[in-house]
Amino acid sequence: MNANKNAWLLIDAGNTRIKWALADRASDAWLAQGAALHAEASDLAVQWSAAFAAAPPARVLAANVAGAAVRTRLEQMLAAVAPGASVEWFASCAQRAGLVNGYRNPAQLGCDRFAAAIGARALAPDRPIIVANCGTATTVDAIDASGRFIGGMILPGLGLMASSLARNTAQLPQIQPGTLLPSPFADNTDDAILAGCLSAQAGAIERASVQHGAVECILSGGAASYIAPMLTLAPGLVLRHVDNIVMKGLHAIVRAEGDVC
Ligand SMILES: Nc1ncnc2c1ncn2[C@@H]1O[C@H](COP(=O)(O)OP(=O)(O)O)[C@@H](O)[C@H]1O
Ligand SMILES: CC(C)(COP(=O)(O)O)[C@@H](O)C(=O)NCCC(=O)O
Ligand SMILES: [K+]
Repeated sequence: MNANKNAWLLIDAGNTRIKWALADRASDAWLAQGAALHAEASDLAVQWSAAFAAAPPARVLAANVAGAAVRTRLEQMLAAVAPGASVEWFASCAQRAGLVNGYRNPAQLGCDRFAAAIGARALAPDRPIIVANCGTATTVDAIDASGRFIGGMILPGLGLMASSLARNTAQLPQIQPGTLLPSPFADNTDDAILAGCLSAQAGAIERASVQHGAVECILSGGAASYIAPMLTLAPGLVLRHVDNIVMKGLHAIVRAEGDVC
């Protein structure tokens, strides 16, 4: 079967889930998308077989922060469902798609953070931005109006923060995030843990936004919907909840650079 030269498979392999989107080079739209937990990664082959029924993508752009074994697994699955596709493993570098990487060692920056920053700048050009990606870890990164990734912070993500209490104490339970916002001064253990972890996440994002003088705060990641209602942002600061900011960044690269592979 001939490959579709305009279709790109974008992959964001984080430490909890592997997300993917089939993107058209010429438009913002995604033709298909999906996700799988690492333990269920074989689901991806099924999802991709369905998505590539008409034609497999000719190219793949993948951001992986989940390690070498995950990369090998994905390479094997891709060889089966998109044989011959050229695959680029996205890596942080000094400058890409108009974004300057201010990390002391640019390659040390998680490639998902660099991609997310590129995606954030594409959504809010020429503005000071905070991009908070709330996944396994929560990363809170600052981009200035000139397009420079200044730096950021890494903290345990919401789930990890809560489970570290359950793992390392005798009396605290494993909680599940609920849809009801707890009172900041909770009257029971589960809500007290949730209130503490949510406040820590929201506090880091609020503090970073003020310190950076951001006018846009972009919130993304699997835990973003729990954290968004907790945020109290300074007047004039616009909050945007954007799904899949990492893949939006990969798509921006494809659209800006064309045949990057
Ligand atoms: N159905 C779900 N499965 C797993 N994690 C979920 C789910 N819904 C929300 N989450 C939260 O989202 C986080 C994973 O988000 P994600 O952005 O995919 O992370 P990563 O990029 O690190 O893999 C989990 O740590 C958890 O807090
Ligand atoms: C900080 C991260 C663990 C976030 O990963 P995630 O929560 O998206 O799975 C990842 O971006 C990473 O491994 N970074 C390398 C170190 C750094 O960015 O400085
Ligand atoms: K993250």
